[in-house]
Amino acid sequence: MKIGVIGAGAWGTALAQVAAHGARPVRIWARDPAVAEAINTTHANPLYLPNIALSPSIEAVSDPAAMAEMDALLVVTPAQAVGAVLATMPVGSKPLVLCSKGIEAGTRRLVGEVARAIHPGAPIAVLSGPTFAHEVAAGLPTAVTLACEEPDLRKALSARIAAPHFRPYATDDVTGAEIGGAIKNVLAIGCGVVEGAGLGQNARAALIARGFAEMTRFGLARGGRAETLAGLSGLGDLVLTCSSTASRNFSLGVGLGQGRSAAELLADRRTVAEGAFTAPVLRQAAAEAGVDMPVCEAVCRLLDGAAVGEVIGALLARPLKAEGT
Ligand SMILES: NC(=O)c1ccc[n+]([C@@H]2O[C@H](COP(=O)([O-])OP(=O)(O)OC[C@H]3O[C@@H](n4cnc5c(N)ncnc54)[C@H](O)[C@@H]3O)[C@@H](O)[C@H]2O)c1
Ligand SMILES: O=P(O)(O)OC[C@H](O)CO
Repeated sequence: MKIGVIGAGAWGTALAQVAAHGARPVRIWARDPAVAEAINTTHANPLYLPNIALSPSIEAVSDPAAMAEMDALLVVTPAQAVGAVLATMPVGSKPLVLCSKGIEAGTRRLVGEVARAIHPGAPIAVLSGPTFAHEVAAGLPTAVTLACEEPDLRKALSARIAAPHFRPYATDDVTGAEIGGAIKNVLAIGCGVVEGAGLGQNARAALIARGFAEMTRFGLARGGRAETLAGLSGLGDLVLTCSSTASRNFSLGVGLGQGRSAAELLADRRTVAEGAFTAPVLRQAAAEAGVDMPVCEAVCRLLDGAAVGEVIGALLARPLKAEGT
């Protein structure tokens, strides 16, 4: 199976490195020709994945037509760009493995739903889990969820993507796998705020647990399964992203907690902090589904510029309730 990777940011490049394990050929599409040039000539992507020597069997291109020869495509652009990028790609009936984490603004569609609408003939899979790109690219042990409804394709993709340090766990719950990855980014911003404002470790653990309850409520309402939400793509990724300044979402939250504005913090970045885009869409989607998500709502308010003390105070002052609700 010839693997193509769409998107040459940190995660696309790390996944290309995994797929190139054993010197297998992999083709990666970069929007920026300079990134493609760097990968081909220096076997490195200094802009998005510095200090990692890439396999020479990774070939970079910047013409979408060059992806036509691939057997399966990993989609790894920022979530808000998936629709526009996929519309330019020669997909046909090639499987699309969605690796981006988010919900599309305006339509409130998960990335898999965006892909299905543009390429209805392409089977869909989702790869998601606790995966800092620089660790995966450095060959550190990592496990992910690989979701696909078609058993034969699920098996084939798992076998092709697995490597000695990279272990996929299979499921047919595509929706559940997508929702965990999208929502954990919003919750990670909240945990970063707790860190930045010096609110303590107890508060961070409480936010992870109550945030997981929100993720589960929303995931079940959208048709995901509880076991998936409690797995690598849900709870696993939530714990990782809510615990480390290596997370772009967590570090955005740290800045907010220190009193800086979202606009100022986002203007400083080349790389994507998906939670900032997902939060307002999630707020709308939760209202539409009738799901109560007070922690995610608090993150929206903080991104909109509300004061940390006021937002945390309001969260704590809500009427007392039973834990399972
Ligand atoms: N970095 C990680 O550790 C990691 C791990 C798992 C999943 N993800 C997810 O993968 C996706 C990509 O993240 P990343 O870390 O590779 O991002 P990144 O910020 O490192 O790189 C983004 C890439 O997308 C390109 N890009 C930006 N805007 C674009 C547009 N409008 N159209 C086309 N291309 C565009 C950039 O040129 C760049 O190549 C995100 O949804 C992220 O949540 C990231
Ligand atoms: O740096 P972040 O916050 O985008 O997180 C990266 C990955 O999604 C972690 O699994």
